Amino acid sequence: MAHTSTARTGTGGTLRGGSRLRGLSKAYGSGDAAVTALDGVDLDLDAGELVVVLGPSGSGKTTLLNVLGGIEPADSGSVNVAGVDLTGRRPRRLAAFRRDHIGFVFQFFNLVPTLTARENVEVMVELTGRGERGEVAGLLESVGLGDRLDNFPAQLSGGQQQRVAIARALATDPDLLLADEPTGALDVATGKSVLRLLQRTNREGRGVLMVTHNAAIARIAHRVVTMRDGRVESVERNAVPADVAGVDW
Ligand SMILES: Nc1ncnc2c1ncn2[C@@H]1O[C@H](COP(=O)(O)OP(=O)(O)OP(=O)(O)O)[C@@H](O)[C@H]1O
Repeated sequence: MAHTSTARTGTGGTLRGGSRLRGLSKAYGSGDAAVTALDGVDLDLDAGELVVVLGPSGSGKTTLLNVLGGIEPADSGSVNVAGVDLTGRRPRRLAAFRRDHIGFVFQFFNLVPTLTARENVEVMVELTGRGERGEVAGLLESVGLGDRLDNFPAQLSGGQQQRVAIARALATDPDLLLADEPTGALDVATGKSVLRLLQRTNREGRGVLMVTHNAAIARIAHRVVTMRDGRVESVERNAVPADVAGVDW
């Protein structure tokens, strides 16, 4: 199901990534050892929306992101992401969904240390069959790394590594970019350069959902979701999402 947006402005392309979660629950372990990670989550993401998810440690933020991204299935509830019904999908079919619709950015970049910046992005194109090898250099240029194509991750700063990771996530042209603490390992200035890239990709029409502990970042979101004990505690809308330049922490 595609969801249209009523609130996005200034976008440069088709609005993408609209999603709907209903009654989502998930526990890890079983019996006495069971831990409830999600407990009846209802959430809509508008197409083209930038959503920030806040909440204390253990409140279910990463689990929510993992279910949205098809990394793991929910135990119950319905999951429709970027127009695809994932309800009840088995892991192999979740993999196909991830490949076709989702980009991931993680706190610690998760680059392959033995591959150069260019190769880290190319490998995604090769593994997924999406995107074009010939466009990889241009993509790295667009994140400010045109002169670092042949550097290995260890030869790059944290911010540069995260920009490689963003280029890698965008190489498959995902509908929805899911970012788990993307600035968590970076200093403020570097973190802001990463946020600028995420805001830019959102302004191109792509859905972006970012999990963070940093409440200051919430100002750039269209909507801010706060989780507690596996539930959505509140959803607030920013009337005018801030430009990254105006955010500090
Ligand atoms: N693979 C797992 N096995 C067992 N329990 C898990 C697993 N992953 C998460 N949990 C538990 O599920 C609950 C929610 O975890 P989750 O990682 O989603 O929270 P979070 O809000 O992202 O936390 P943090 O901010 O610390 O990253 C926690 O109680 C956590 O311990």
